[in-house]
Amino acid sequence: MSNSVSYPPEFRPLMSEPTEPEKSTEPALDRIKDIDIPVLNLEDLDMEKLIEACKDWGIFHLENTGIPLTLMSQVKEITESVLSLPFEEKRTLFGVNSPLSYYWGTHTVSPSGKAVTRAPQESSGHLFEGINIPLASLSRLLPLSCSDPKLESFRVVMEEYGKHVTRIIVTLFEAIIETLSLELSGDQKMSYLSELTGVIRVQRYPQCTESPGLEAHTDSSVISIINQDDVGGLEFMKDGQWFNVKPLANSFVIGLGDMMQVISDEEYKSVLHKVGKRMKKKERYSIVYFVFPDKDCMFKSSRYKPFKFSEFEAQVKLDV
Ligand SMILES: O=C(O)CCC(=O)C(=O)O
Ligand SMILES: [Fe+2]
Repeated sequence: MSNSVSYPPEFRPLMSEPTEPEKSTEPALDRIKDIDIPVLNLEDLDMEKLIEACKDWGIFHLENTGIPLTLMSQVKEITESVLSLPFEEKRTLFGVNSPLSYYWGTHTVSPSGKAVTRAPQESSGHLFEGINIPLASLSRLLPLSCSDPKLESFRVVMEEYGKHVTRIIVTLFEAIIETLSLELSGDQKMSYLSELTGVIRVQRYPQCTESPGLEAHTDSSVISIINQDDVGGLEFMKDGQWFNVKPLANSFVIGLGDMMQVISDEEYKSVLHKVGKRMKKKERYSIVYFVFPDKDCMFKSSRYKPFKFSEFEAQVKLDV
């Protein structure tokens, strides 16, 4: 397979050859039910619909976000091109000396932006790889990227993308806070949505005969903004059942994270989600922006003992 060299060696025996587009006899997503999740319009937010989306679903599409379509194409293009670099090159480029980190196998979703990686053989064959991009590091990439035009484009495009997603999240978060009738000071709001701790994660799931994508989890973020490609495969749990999130062009998938559950005093719950079984269709890409609070941000709620975000983060790592 031509691009197999760009994948970790452990993946290669489990990957399938590129195939013709799938015949209708083969279910693309292994009989998980499709369901229409709410679609919110950022330009004209319907507050009632937003309440329903947060309360009953924890996951929804967001459209009309004002991101230029050209930027979306650039993000897709550069992500694909960087992830398609040879495996060893990615390890070197995004190794110990880089603010970015390359991971593969099963990662546990850790808020620090550092993924905990295990080899896929030990972990029931979850096949995916990705690069963590701490938002704060984007401007520090410059020295690294000078010698590599591809990395420089990656930095520039991701920085621009980061600005847009931050803008979108601020608007959305303010609206969610309004639905909860919470009065937050400007500082408090900003410490929930810290740009210092935000992480963009670009991920690739190989084409393979049959393998789980990413195991079921909730994100420890406040909000996650997922940009999944048209291959689909994102699934979430509602009322004890798994459902597919059908890709919707030119929109994002918004997922509520654990910290939103705390901020809202469990009025809104974080959404349990995973990437389902991959069939031998095509590679899948996703780009996720995790909004995390400041490390020192205090959480007080009637249902939890007061805690600092850094304490929660440490507990997540321990549980892992
Ligand atoms: O790849 C996706 O669509 C979702 C990834 C995800 O849930 C995560 O990285 O936390
Ligand atoms: Fe997630």
